[in-house]
Amino acid sequence: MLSELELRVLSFIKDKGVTSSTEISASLGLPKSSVFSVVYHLASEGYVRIVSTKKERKLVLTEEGETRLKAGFPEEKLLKILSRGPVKVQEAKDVLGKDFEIAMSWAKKRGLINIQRGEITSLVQTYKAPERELLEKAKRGERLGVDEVSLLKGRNLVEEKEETEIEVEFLREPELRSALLFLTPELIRSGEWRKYEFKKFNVRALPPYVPIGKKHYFREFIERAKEVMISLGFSEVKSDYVEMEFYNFDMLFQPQDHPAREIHDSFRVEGKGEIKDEELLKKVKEVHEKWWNYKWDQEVALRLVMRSQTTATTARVLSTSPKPPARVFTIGKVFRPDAIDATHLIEFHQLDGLIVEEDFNLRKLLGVLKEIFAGLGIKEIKFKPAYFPFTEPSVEVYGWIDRLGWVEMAGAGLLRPEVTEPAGVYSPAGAWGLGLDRLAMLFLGVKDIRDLYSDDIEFLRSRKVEAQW
Ligand SMILES: N[C@@H](Cc1ccccc1)C(=O)O
Repeated sequence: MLSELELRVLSFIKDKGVTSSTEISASLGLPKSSVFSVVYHLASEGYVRIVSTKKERKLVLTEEGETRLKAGFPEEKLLKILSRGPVKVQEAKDVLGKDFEIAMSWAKKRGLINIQRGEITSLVQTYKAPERELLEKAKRGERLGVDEVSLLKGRNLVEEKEETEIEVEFLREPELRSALLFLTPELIRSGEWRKYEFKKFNVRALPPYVPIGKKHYFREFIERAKEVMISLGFSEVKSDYVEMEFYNFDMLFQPQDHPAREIHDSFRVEGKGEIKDEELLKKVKEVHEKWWNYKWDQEVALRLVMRSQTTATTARVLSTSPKPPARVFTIGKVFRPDAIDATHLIEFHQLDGLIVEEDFNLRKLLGVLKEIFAGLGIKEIKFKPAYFPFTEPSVEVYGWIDRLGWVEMAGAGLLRPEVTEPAGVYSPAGAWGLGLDRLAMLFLGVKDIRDLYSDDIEFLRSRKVEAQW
């Protein structure tokens, strides 16, 4: 079957009987190269015959020729200006710019103007440059006389180029069979189907891929963790990434010479914070000096760091002396210097929680943790005694993951009175901190932690939306 373009060319050749590649190209507005390929194809299929192929020297319009044809010749422009009456030489110069000299020389040569006392007068009514028609002819591929060619060449409007020219003759009509999309009982019964070609279908072609908007998969995971906490009766709290050492460390009973406060363990930020609660500062100072036995420095406490644990948010909640019963949680980024690789980043997410209740105890805390982990999809957990400066007793929480076994997932414990009492909290309080990134990696089947933060749109689109976990 012939393409639309081939049919167009064939019908042109049919109208002409015999024609040339130049004529086809000019009349149908096709580049020569496509005319050749179409004509050769038509010939090979027997619709046309190539009568002759010759190399010919052809006139082609130069760039200047093309623009003059479109925008007008300088002398035409000059005469147009003069059509409203005589004009001063300088004025014509101003209007015509660099075209002025050419315009004047051709207008004089052709006896179109008269110059007297610095004024130009037109001697004709209207003027159309004869070059215009010649250029149009040249463009259509028509022959020009020797003088005509030299005129155009002299004005740099055309140049000669060697071109292949084919002469082609019409032979036969194209078949008017169109492709059949549907085969109906009528077509089969009448035998009509024989007249058609069948439209071919590629049954292996994939349907168009339409990406739909969806949340970043790690964000989705974090939001589900929030839902779990809210369903257990916790309220969400938040605090800033840039934190005073006071909340990140001091209030959590981490002494100022504790290695975790060294620069290698948290990112220092220039500047310092401010704490108005003198009473709180005094009590924290007392408790540090009494139990850790060193000179507590308020300036150190007011230094800024990128928070290294979301327990800093818990400390901020405590500093407001929450009345029991209180259940709060926070989910957010924390920052720790580290060498980045497939399992370590310098920023990651923690979920910290705090419960303040009159008769709270470790057993209850472990029960709550069991519920939280069940909500997150970890059915089996176990606890191991551990140490944190701010809790006593302290535990590490391990969760069971098929194929991996027991994986450490969280730290928890009852907050020490050294932490709660300076803040005016006298009821028992449980707290925990849970790393979300590793959990997310396990659930989402992510091998490289950096993929959790990927902004590669193709990768993100390839992630399945998790219906449940
Ligand atoms: N903040 C601790 C975890 C923790 C929080 C609260 C209580 C006990 C432990 C950590 O980042 O490792």
